[in-house]
Amino acid sequence: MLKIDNLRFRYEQRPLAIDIDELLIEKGESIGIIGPNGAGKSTLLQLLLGIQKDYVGTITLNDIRLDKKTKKYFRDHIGLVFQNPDEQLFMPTVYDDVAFGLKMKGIDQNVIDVAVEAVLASLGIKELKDRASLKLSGGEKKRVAMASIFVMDPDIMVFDEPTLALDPKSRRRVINIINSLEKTKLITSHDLDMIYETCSRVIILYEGKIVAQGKPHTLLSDVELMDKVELECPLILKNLL
Ligand SMILES: Nc1ncnc2c1ncn2[C@@H]1O[C@H](COP(=O)(O)OP(=O)(O)OP(=O)(O)O)[C@@H](O)[C@H]1O
Repeated sequence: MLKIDNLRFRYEQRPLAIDIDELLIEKGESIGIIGPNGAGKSTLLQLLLGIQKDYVGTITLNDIRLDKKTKKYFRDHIGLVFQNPDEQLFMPTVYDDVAFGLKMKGIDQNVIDVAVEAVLASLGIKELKDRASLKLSGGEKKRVAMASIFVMDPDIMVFDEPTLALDPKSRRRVINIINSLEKTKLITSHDLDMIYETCSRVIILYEGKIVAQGKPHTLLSDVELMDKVELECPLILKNLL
């Protein structure tokens, strides 16, 4: 579904931020992209969405190669839930934020109303519909930001640090939402317990390169590997080791 070949990217004169020979993501996979600070996770997501240009190599989605002309296709098919919901929510109310993308597509108002109601209900935030998005709690904002992307029904859902700064209950809710979503998913996070619970495959990025990939249990319980890439085994596995 999504394919990366010989992808190299650097910021100005800096060393390569992304240096990936090959990455294949199949439909329906849930991929955790992990690595220490500065490993290249955010840069990789930006490349997939056509936000960063001037790279070498190819990125293809459903056999369509990313370039200037196909950038819109990528943005239509890949939905990114930002790390910081304040960067995603900008309309006066929750309804307006969630309806925004569909309105831009010129969808009929009645259809939009039904879709917004349905997505808010599925995320358990129906009662927030008329509230001001930016006056919600962090956990509520996160779910509204998710709603604004889910309503567009993209093929691939990308979550950048979905559990960052959430209390245990909100974090659990987000994990359940991610797990109930039957989509191809890419998730970057330092919350490796969440990655363990939500992903079918984990990719470790280190200095821009994929240094390991495999089943979450195998990779995340490998103490030596985790130490080498400056990460720690998730608590849930540490307790089992
Ligand atoms: N706008 C920028 N200009 C120059 N260098 C940048 C820029 N953004 C990131 N970098 C550098 O690119 C490398 C990869 O950064 P990136 O933000 O992709 O890492 P990350 O894995 O997402 O890190 P974190 O876990 O801290 O969010 C780092 O060396 C970083 O310093």
